[in-house]
Amino acid sequence: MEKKYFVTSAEMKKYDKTTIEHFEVPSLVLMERAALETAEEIEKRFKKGSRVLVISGTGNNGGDGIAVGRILMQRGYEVDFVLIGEQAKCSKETRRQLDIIAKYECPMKSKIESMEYDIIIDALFGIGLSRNVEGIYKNCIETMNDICGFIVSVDIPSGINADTGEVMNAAVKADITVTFAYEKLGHILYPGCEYCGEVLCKDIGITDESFLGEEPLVYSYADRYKEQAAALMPARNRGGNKGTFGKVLVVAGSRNMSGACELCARSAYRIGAGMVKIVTPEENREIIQKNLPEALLSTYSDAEKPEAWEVFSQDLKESMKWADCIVIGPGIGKSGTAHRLFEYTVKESAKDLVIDADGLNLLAESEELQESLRTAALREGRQIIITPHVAEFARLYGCKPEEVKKDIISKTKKLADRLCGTVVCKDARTAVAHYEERCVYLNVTGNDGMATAGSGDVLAGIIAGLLAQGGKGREAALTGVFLHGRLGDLAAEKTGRYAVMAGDLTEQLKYILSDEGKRR
Ligand SMILES: NC(=O)C1=CN([C@@H]2O[C@H](COP(=O)(O)OP(=O)(O)OC[C@H]3O[C@@H](n4cnc5c(N)ncnc54)[C@H](O)[C@@H]3O)[C@@H](O)[C@H]2O)[C@@H](O)CC1
Ligand SMILES: [K+]
Repeated sequence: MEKKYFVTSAEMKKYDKTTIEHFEVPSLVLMERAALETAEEIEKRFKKGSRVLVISGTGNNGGDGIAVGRILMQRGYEVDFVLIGEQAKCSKETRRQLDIIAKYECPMKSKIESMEYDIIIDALFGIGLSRNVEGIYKNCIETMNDICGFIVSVDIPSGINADTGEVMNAAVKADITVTFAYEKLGHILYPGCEYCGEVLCKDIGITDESFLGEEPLVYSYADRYKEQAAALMPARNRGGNKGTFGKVLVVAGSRNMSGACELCARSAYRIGAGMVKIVTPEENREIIQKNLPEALLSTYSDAEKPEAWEVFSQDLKESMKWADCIVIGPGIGKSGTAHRLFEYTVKESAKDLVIDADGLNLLAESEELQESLRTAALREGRQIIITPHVAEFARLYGCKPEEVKKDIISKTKKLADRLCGTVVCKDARTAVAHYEERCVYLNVTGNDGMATAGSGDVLAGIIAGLLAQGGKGREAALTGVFLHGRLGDLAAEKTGRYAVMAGDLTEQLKYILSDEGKRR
């Protein structure tokens, strides 16, 4: 599967440096290429004679901007240059750009004098932004947003944190962003991605060779796989039977709460699992049999009473033996019975386990069960996949939800390492980390229509269905997350984002895989 990288500002600086120092490509050559690419995007959209305002800061982003303005001026555009900050503080490259435009007798102004431009080139801050934007810089950003011209941000909209996508007190709202070599995390994470407009990533001669063997931390799948969801699926054996396509045990639901187990089980079936058995309270039997007659059922009642638990736990043990993998948590609640079920599933089985929803809250409360999972993963190779949303993640990690959002990549990786499993941290951009892999996957499919009850139950079912078909924990999680987002996108294309409901995601599974996976 082809990877697409999203880099941090430190990584990008390292690749710049390697290209300049190790491969000896002069810094000004990179800057000129960046400027040419940007100027050409403007030429595609605006004719000669258009009025251009270049707003530069003192760092190299400003140097890029000045070079863009100079190229456009040489090609017949009317260009005004403004430098925000002291000339004396300019970087070496930016000073060179100032010297060059001085030779062309282009005046450099220190403030914006007109509010009428066709194009504004935002080159105030790039990936070097290191603190909140205040004073003249904040005013400048607000003025750029007020001028009713087409805003082209160079590298990243000024004011967006390139690592986290945060708005650092104020940020430019661009129409397009022309970035270089690799997209930055700030282009992808929210809210940064909403400030970029269309992101155009250009080759300026900084390539994968600049990694010198150590690839970037964060990756996704390349866009061209968007329409090829089936390529991600486990091979399907034409001579197979329901046994060979895997058995999923869904331990879910609580009294009169059958929806979660139904969504989860149906999704496991629709992704291709051969058999799905639901373990749920007796009260849910009738409705599940009516809505999902394909599911096998094992029900319990009065499980809080020792005798009833004794009988039922034997049954559960048999079901766990039968299954290839188990998913526990959707709609299970936090009752005494839920505790017991969870503990039993963790301790009495070595089958691969997907933990979701209340299962995660139960896990967060027990250091002992976390230790059991770690031991099972390390000693018996048990694959553990947990699928927390940000609030559940924060509970497990021991921090505030805002802290997770600010640092989703490294926190997801740290939790995966701590639990010796695969962690899927669900947010507008879901991150997936595995304890044995250095790199973290960041998902870009999906939309806000999926922020609806039951959507997580569908994901848990899909991942379990993939595991049951022989997927490894990490691949099952990545594939599940990618497909789940695609299902949301397909559902939203049909109904609009407002109307999407969890059941629509499962429904789309009928179509997304219709072009058949690989054959075994
Ligand atoms: N080799 C090169 O010359 C290349 C340069 N590139 C450009 O260089 C940029 C990075 O350049 P720099 O590292 O110089 O960084 P920037 O140009 O992004 O800005 C850094 C400057 O802004 C100051 N600063 C940071 N936050 C501030 C704040 N909140 N308020 C006021 N001042 C603040 C810093 O002290 C520093 O002087 C990239 O974004 C890209 O546009 C790329 O074109 C690639 C090649
Ligand atoms: K910028």
